[in-house]
Amino acid sequence: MEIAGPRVHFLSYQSAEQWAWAGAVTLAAELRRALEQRPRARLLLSGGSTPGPVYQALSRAPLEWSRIDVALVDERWLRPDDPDSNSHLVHATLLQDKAAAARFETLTRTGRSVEEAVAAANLHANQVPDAVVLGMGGDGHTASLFPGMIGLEQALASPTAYVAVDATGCPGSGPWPRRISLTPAGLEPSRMRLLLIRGEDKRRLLERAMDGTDPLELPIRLAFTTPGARLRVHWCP
Ligand SMILES: O=C(O)[C@H](O)[C@@H](O)[C@H](O)[C@H](O)COP(=O)(O)O
Repeated sequence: MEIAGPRVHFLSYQSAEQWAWAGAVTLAAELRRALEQRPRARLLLSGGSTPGPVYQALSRAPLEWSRIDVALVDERWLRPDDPDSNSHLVHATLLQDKAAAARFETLTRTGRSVEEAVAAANLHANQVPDAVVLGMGGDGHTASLFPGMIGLEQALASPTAYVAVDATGCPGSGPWPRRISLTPAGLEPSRMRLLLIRGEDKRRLLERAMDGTDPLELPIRLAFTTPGARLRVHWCP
């Protein structure tokens, strides 16, 4: 099924295998296009439990990975090798096989303060992303922008690409309330946006989100209300 709207292109896949393959093919095509036009390509990735199979499939794509910079949409304030960090997920799934040659930027580094980490992320963000992969939590969060979070309004309005957030009190942040997150300002310039979701609940939640526009209520809305590329959604049961 395909639901096309001016801001969202929703593509539904029958199986998890097709969904993972389609996500990888879409990202590989975008990266290949970027490498044809520029010396380096840039890919921003989300964490969570959903995107791993897409990253695994993408790791086998025959691309000139040594010219690709891989960085994160958001990170939990953990050591980069912590098994619960998004950095760990990207290492374990994408940075294998052919993609092991990519250059990876962690958001956190041992001995670095949050302020230093955010400043470094904002410096790297001067390089425009070719593709941003987003996820959506069951509470409607995306990146590390959680509904009801203190400072959400400021994060949504931030002129910088990355901010530090404290989502204490937001159940969706799990045991990791302190995080660094991409902002709408960081998403806006990306040449492509891909939202990877699975399951009926998330499909219904996205439909509800698409009925409104206020990202303070459902931050996922920033994925299609922020000016720039149209949001492409890949869904499977
Ligand atoms: O660090 C994180 O928590 C993620 O980057 C986050 O934004 C993720 O994309 C959603 O929480 C969806 O996560 P699930 O795929 O686990 O539902």
